[in-house]
Amino acid sequence: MVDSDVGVFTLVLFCDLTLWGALWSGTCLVGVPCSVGLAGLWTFGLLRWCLLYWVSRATVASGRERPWLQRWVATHSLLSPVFESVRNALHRGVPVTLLPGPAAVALLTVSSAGACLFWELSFPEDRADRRAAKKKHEAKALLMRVVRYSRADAPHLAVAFLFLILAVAGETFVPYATGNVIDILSSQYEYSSFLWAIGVFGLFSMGSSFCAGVRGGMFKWSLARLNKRVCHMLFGSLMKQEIGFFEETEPGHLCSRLESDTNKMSLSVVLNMNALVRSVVKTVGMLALMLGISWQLTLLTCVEMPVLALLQNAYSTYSLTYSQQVQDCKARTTAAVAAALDGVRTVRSCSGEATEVRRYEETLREMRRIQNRKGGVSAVHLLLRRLVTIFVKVLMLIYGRRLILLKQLTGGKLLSFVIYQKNMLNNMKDLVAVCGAMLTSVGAAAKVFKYLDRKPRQEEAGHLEPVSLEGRVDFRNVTFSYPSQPDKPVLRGLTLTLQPGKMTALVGPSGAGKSSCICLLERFYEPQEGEVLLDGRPLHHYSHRYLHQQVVLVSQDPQLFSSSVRCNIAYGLEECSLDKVKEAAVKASAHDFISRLEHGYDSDMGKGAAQLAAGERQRLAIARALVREPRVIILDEATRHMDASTQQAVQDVLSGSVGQTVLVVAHHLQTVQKADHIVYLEDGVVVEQGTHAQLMALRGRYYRQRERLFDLPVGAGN
Ligand SMILES: Nc1ncnc2c1ncn2[C@@H]1O[C@H](COP(=O)(O)OP(=O)(O)OP(=O)(O)O)[C@@H](O)[C@H]1O
Repeated sequence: MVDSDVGVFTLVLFCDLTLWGALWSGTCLVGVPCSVGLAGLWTFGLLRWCLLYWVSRATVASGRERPWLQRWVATHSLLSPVFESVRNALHRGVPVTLLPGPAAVALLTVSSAGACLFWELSFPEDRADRRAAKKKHEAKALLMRVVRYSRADAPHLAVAFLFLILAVAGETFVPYATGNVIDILSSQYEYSSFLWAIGVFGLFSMGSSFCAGVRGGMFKWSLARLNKRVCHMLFGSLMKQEIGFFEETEPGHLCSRLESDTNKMSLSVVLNMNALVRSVVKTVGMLALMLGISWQLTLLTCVEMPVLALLQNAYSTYSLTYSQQVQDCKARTTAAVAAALDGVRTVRSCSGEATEVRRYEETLREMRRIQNRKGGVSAVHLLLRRLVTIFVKVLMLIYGRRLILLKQLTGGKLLSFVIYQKNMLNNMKDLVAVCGAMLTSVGAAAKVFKYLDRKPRQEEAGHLEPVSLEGRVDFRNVTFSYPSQPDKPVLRGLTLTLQPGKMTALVGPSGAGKSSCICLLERFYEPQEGEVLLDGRPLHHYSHRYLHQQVVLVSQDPQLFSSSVRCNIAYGLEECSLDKVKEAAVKASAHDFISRLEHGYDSDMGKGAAQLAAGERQRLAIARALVREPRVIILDEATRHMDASTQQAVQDVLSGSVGQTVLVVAHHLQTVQKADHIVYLEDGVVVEQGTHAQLMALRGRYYRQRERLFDLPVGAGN
């Protein structure tokens, strides 16, 4: 029993050569005619296949499947019948020999081994490696999924593929037509045959160019459509994710998925399929024409391919690794740049410019290092490829000259063959490159699908949309920790109630958990224990749109988007008249400054509304909240940047709103004093609660901490 791959291969080959040797010497000695016809040759080939198959199964150690061996046995046994059948189809009446001579046997053996080697290297077998098998299976599934997404473009793709095949067929025939023209010129010149040959040449050249143009256009069109669909789906899926997801994932990383990976994924179907079909059609067509010109030269070409495939395979492995490294490095660079540009104010105020430039330079340096290494490997690969190609070309020309002397070939046909041979090699290279590119783009597709399939780690919103809402909020025994720090609870068994129509103020030292309460009420996160109820129903029972129309948050640094003032106020509402927008702006004391802007409510805010003062941005955010006519308003330091009189006016509007529940987090004693109820939090638990007067009378934590809480001189606020 043999166990190594080389041992098994040698054993089976040895058996085959022994069989051939015995039969060949037998026929030579006895003189039995070996011209048997195609049927005889095929029968012999099939019998040989069965015998070698049995040998390969019987002599090797059991328990190890070797699919490559079975593929080689089949190729090796049937190569001769296939070759003779093709030769017979091209040149009728050629005698079919049962047992080829030693030179032909050597050539056939090398060709079958070379072809199998090429196959195994291009499409490697998962040698009983379960993980690799699983990966391959997943890659196939991913590719099929990308293909499924292209279904909507099927008519465009069908037209594109039709023109592709026509273009390739025309292109393949051009060297043959060139050879014909040269033969006419070098033999007895006849004007009519020359004109005919030139006409055929021109027709195929122009026809294939036209078809190639149509094909290119259709593929680009399909690519753009698919890309748009995928980007749209991915962005939609990202927008549904819970807030914790955006804290865990860098924005630069997500932008890279949206920009570059979606594009690569679309390319995997459109351009790679294009290249694949093109290479396959071209290879088959050229092989048929090359065999028609000279089967000996074709076999010689077959020897070159596995060597080049071997080189290409080694190169692809390195290249893939370096490409991945470059991609990761690019993502890091983008993230670094985005962070620096987003936080440019912080960078400036901390004079961190030099640090940012240094950080950026480091990532650029790393990128250059990887690209240098990639360039080195590419140069060595190119050199080796060229050497092999030159060596085989010299052999081919020497042998071609011999065939011309034997009158088996013309000069024009040799030229056609040389052109085909070069194209064939390029084709093979393309084929291997396409397989590599497909795997890369499948990698990109995997990243895109990871986010596309991600289910938000949050209870799905319900459909509850009651016509009227009282506005009562209950935190019932809530325990909560942030996803990034699951072992550090920031709220611990917290219970509190926001009475409908009343203003409640949350106070407490920094880090007490005030903003965390707001996050839970906005459903940015889910509590691990307990629940938050709105009118006695858990928040997730309400529909997403309804909840965020009824419970609105105005934060200290509100986010404004680069669109008009009107759109910013009506943001998220499907229909909202200008009158309603203005009414809300008036209530928020924003109307005056908006009217002074050049285009009033149609003025564009630009990125982050940088031209507005912080207080003006807050007033716009308050208008955005008021236009929704919510039942619960959350003000998280929402009036901090306003001057005292505006602050007063806005707070009067907010606290005077009929029936609205208001939750305030503020560091202004005046604001807190006005609240109907004050809740004092410390370390995520309610320590004291009551009105300002009650808490002052209690002389507890609220009383003792008020200087720290409200930045007051000692004795003030009594
Ligand atoms: N996104 C987050 N991920 C992890 N931990 C967080 C996050 N946000 C806040 N924390 C932590 O949770 C705790 C409570 O923070 P929270 O912002 O709720 O306090 P706060 O009372 O609002 O403080 P401040 O008055 O300073 O805003 C703090 O220890 C804080 O570090």
